[in-house]
Amino acid sequence: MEGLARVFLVGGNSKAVRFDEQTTVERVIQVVARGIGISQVAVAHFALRLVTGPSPQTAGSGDSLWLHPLLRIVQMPHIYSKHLPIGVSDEIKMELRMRFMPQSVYELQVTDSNAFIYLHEQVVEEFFNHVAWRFSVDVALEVSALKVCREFAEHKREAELSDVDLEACIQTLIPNVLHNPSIKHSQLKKQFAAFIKKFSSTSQNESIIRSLALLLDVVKFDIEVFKASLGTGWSNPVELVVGPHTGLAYRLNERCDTSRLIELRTICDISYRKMEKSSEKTLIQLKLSGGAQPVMITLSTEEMAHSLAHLLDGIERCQSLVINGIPSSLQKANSVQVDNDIRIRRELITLKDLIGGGQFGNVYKAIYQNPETDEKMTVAVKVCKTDAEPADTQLILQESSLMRNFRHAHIISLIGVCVDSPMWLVIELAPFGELREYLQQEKDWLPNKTLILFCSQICDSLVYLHSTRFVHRDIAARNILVCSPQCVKLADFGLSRALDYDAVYTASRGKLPIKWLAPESVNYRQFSMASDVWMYGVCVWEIFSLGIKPWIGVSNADVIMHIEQGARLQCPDKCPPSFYNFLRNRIWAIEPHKRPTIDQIFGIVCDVKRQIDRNFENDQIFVGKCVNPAGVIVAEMSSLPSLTLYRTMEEQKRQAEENEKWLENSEGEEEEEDLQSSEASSSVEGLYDKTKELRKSVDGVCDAVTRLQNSFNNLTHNDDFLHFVKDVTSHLREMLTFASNLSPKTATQRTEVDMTKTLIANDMKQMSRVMSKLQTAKDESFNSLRRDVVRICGELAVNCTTLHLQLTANPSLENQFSALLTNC
Ligand SMILES: Nc1ncnc2c1ncn2[C@@H]1O[C@H](COP(=O)(O)OP(=O)(O)OP(=O)(O)O)[C@@H](O)[C@H]1O
Repeated sequence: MEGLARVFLVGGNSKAVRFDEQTTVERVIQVVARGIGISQVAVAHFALRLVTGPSPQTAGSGDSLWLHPLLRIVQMPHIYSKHLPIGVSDEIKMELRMRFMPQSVYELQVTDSNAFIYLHEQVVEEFFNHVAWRFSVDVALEVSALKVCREFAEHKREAELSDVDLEACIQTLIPNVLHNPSIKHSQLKKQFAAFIKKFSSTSQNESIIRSLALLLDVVKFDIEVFKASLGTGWSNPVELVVGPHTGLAYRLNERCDTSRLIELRTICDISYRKMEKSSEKTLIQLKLSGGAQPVMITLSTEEMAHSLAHLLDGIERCQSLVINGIPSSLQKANSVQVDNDIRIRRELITLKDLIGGGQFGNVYKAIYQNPETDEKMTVAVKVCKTDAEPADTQLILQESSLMRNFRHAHIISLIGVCVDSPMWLVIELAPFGELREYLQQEKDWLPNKTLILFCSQICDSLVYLHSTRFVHRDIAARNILVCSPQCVKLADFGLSRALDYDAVYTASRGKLPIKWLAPESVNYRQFSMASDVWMYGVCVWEIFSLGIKPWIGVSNADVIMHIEQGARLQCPDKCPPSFYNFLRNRIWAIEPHKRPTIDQIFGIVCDVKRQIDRNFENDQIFVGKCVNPAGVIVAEMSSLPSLTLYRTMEEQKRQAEENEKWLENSEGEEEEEDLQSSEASSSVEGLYDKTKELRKSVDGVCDAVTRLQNSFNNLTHNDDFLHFVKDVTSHLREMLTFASNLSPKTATQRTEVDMTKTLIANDMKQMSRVMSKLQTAKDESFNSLRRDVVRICGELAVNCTTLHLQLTANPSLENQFSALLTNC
């Protein structure tokens, strides 16, 4: 049997796809997505949903009928008969949507611009169809203006942008705004015109990024929310929140904080079944790796359960695509989707000498003959091992697609890729090899002028990288290559990630170069531009130490302890003392937000370089103040003062020992750890007392919050209000001390505990911000700020209760949730 399926794209266009008995949903997605220029790797983010009416609709996730990738199209009329109008089997209608969101939209922009643009159009469409009129008029106007300017630039119309009929634009894009009686029409038009003027020369990419950033806040397109109940039955109703960053999380309602339930990568099986014949309620069971108890969730309908399972499975598959390897379809086809402009024919390359071997294969010197100019050039070729794991192939591919986008005098450039197995990465040759070896070999003659030149070149490359929102995550002399005695270049992008400016990337697995890492990267596996800055400092230290490795003779386990106690690498003999002090006091500041930005550092390094070039003696060299305004790097999550509250010396030691283990263990190891550790064998009574103390202190926080909530109204005298708030914070302080006495038993628990601690730290930070605003608040904002304080205290109580559950005994998950919910 053959038939025709119609797939609607964002923007209303559609594609017809012929199907036979065997055609699956997955196949249709592939055909349509590839047809609109989406690469095979990005296809994994897409899904199809059934159109149940005469025209495509963009309903909320709960109501959508998402189609299982292995479902055959011919089965659909039968399975979905009750949703489809009669006679619809002649032509099945579906919509192609990006459902499984990427970790970072900026990374998507770099790796697949078509998929990135598709996502943007989808989000904008959703916004205009369903959300725009409910939200701030400013956002609606700004997004509309960006859209108008983009379309205007795209079509290169003859007319002037100023001639655009503003009224008509507003009518078409946000008609509901016009019916809002509280908004003055003339004011609206004026504001819209101002936005049009502002964005008239904004580039397409910038415009898309700006509009996505605005919409992320409003549409929250990176998460989906499901009404559900934890456990079997409907006794613990919550909102489940699912997304690539949140994992599977829950909250009591939209105003409450979200707590992570599980990380998606720990799910090894998803199944669901209707609970009773007479009811629509459906129970979903998630089996977890490491023998952890399965998680049970009840949903109100089978479709909802299917939708949740589809989402969890899809996001997990996308993430394992990056972490674990390429999908099976890709493994079979021995050519990987790579843009044609970087493909190189293998016969144009002649391999010569072996330069060295890396994790993924050998690197050779080679000759590449440019087919257009016939010119021959010496290059380096990274040959991917033939028996390489798909994960390795994927990492190399990832590295190549990142390198392709970087064009900088001090970043090794990618020339091309031979994609058939074994994959070859053709890169610019650095004839003098790795910087660390070079420094060691040439140490007898290398002057300070050259050392500071290298420091400035690396800094320059990082300024560029950070300006494109990338963090390198592995800055070290071993990853810098020497192209000439006067030129070094940054290489090895295997660990790089695209980040939003303020974002912190949390690495989930893999070996880490502990001695180069910032404390937050070691302790919490957080990477940001600020952690790159710390690593740059270590790399500068390596340069002035002429290739000596940092912390030689100190175990990985002790390094972090020394750093947290205030120790730092010693001043190398060749380093100007003032410059070393800058490293020590600023670049190696424990708190990420206190470190200077890479641009600020660049200013300082250039200044020091000028002085060295003018033959100033080391002790005459002066390091000025950072000139740029501080901080694009605000690593909110790693506000260490509050986090260090939890980290007693013993715990630091334990953590450090585990860091040692990370380095020794291979990737992808199972999370479950030996419960027979020294901690587990500590006195049961002692543990019981600690648990009791914690329980009491959490109750103390909850009671204090209840007193605050009960006593508060707009007329509460401020002295009374402050008294109740102080009561909450002092109980909180006590609770934190008790919490630091207890350590999680398994890696999974530790992740959850860390998350909750971070949430508490954030709550505390928010609270102190609001309290300080309150001191100078005027009448109108005074009570709204006080209400914010009460709200934050409520969230703190929920998070403290969660922390208590995570840190104490390990009853079944269900009991934990019911206890949690009763407590709240
Ligand atoms: N473009 C290049 N020019 C000259 N030598 C290079 C070049 N790229 C890599 N090398 C050298 O080849 C060797 C292997 O490099 P490769 O990048 O594969 O591995 P690595 O840096 O040791 O570690 P990893 O496998 O983790 O990336 C290293 O000695 C490196 O210095």
